[in-house]
Amino acid sequence: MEVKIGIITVSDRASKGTYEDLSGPAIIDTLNEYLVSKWKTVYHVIPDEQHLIESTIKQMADKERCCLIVTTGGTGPAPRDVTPEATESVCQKMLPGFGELMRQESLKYVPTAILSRQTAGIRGKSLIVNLPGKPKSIRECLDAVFPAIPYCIDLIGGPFIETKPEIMKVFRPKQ
Ligand SMILES: Nc1ncnc2c1ncn2[C@@H]1O[C@H](COP(=O)(O)OP(=O)(O)OP(=O)(O)O)[C@@H](O)[C@H]1O
Ligand SMILES: Nc1nc2c(c(=O)[nH]1)N[C@H]1C(S)=C(S)[C@@H](COP(=O)(O)O)O[C@H]1N2
Repeated sequence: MEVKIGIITVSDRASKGTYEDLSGPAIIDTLNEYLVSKWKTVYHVIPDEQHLIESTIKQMADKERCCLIVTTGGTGPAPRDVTPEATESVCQKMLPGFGELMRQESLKYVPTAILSRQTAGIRGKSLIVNLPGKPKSIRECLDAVFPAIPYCIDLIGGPFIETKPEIMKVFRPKQ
């Protein structure tokens, strides 16, 4: 089964070209370091508009059949930060442990970690995970939660994802 991963940068300024998106590419680089499995990416940079975040997630899940969709940005308390709301509204099931663990880990780096409302959930056979917008938060957060991601994708009927154990050791309870 093909491994297809969706990456969505949610940023008003990156989508306008005011600054270059560094966080989407940081997700691609991190996954390239972790993964042995061949994978394809679908990548979009969009503004902080809830309907657009929802339609992009839906397209990546339902049409592109991405087993994993990672968003970056729009998780904070500012009025235009609506990525967690968009995620929740398109998911059938939420996985609050992802946000809890990422905030706890991020607190080792920045006291403002608690300002992120980042979460995760399931839509069909896709796992959706929110990351904060800052480029350096990408690795900090993915290192914390990725060990549980391949098994989560097994459980929802997705492809078997393999990683380089010396870089990212994943956990699968004995079958
Ligand atoms: N995708 C990104 N690529 C590069 N830098 C980013 C990205 N997202 C955030 N940053 C950096 O982190 C800072 C704070 O990000 P934050 O998510 O708070 O942006 P923002 O003020 O909400 O605006 P916007 O929605 O336009 O990104 C930005 O000023 C920028 O320097
Ligand atoms: N690991 C990590 N988590 C982090 C940060 C960070 O730099 N590193 N920044 C925090 C800050 S300053 C904010 S405002 C929130 C929300 O960011 P977002 O709105 O860009 O998603 O994420 C927080 N989580």
